[in-house]
Amino acid sequence: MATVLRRAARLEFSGVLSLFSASCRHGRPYALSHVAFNDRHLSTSSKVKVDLDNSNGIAVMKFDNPPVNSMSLDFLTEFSINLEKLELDKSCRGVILTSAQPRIFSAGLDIMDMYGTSPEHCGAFWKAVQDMWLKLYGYSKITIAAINGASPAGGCLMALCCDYRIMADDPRYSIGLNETQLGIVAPFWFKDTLLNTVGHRTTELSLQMGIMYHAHEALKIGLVDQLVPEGKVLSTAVETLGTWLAVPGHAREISKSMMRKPTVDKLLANKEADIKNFVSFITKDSIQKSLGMYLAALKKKKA
Ligand SMILES: CCC/C=C/C(=O)SCCNC(=O)CCNC(=O)[C@H](O)C(C)(C)COP(=O)([O-])OP(=O)([O-])OC[C@H]1O[C@@H](n2cnc3c(N)ncnc32)[C@H](O)[C@@H]1OP(=O)([O-])[O-]
Repeated sequence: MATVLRRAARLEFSGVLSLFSASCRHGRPYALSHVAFNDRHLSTSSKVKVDLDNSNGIAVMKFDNPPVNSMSLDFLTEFSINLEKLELDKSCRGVILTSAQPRIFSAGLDIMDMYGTSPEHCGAFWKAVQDMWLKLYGYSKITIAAINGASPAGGCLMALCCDYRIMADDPRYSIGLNETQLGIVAPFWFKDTLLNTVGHRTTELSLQMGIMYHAHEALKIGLVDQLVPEGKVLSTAVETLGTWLAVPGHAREISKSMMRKPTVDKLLANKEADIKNFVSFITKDSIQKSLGMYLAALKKKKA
């Protein structure tokens, strides 16, 4: 028992440390927050709030990165550290992802981390995206996405990584991998995550056209599993997690791994090449121009 605990502590330390150093290397100091999960309380993390209820073992991770919960390098680093801590915490049995921001689950990857930044920064950023995906898609514990707002691109990816998706039944909210609309391409592991959820034909249409699906369409194609009124998204997620917890944990966990491991292994075997591909693609003048135009269109829409 003591050996297992020591090993867990070492793993936690090394995993967290590698994330920590990745963040610091590129000139954006990241202050590790103190997150203790002994009692029910909020973590002191700034961009991701964690609340673990020890009475039922359910942790709620709320994205809190205004204005749109974009996934910056700092956000991704903080998210992965917290997720890893919860995985090592025996009192945590399942995790719900949701947003603390009104109307937005997450606007996806932070475009500012990919626009006008150095190749080194793009590489560190992409590694953080990979690490988030590897941790979340391969997570041993139960994960539920409580999608309480818009969820484009990386936001959709995060939701897709969860075991179950509950979305607010609101025509204002949409979800999808819209990368082509920005002139960029979702990498093979984004594609695989969608493919494993909605099948080949829908993925083909979805990726080529960069379709954002309204909540009802998302339910119809199986991109989300359930729609509920916005006020009930979180409570339904807690209830649903309770049902999942009734299944013998080891059997569920092995079944999940059996379904997902080949997809995870594919990225693990190609991590470095995938970073190189991303950096050479995203730093191309033509791609930078597309991103610039997309950002300008976002601003124009606002004006
Ligand atoms: C190969 C790579 C794979 C890529 C994967 C991705 O995830 S790519 C990502 C694909 N993601 C998308 O295509 C989503 C694009 N975003 C949207 O569609 C909308 O912002 C919204 C529906 C999320 C919220 O609508 P709303 O009317 O509530 O809000 P608003 O529109 O007024 O924005 C407020 C401020 O936030 C800014 N900002 C927004 N998103 C991002 C971002 N991702 N990043 C950085 N900044 C972003 C926006 O410019 C504005 O800044 P300003 O002018 O204040 O300096």
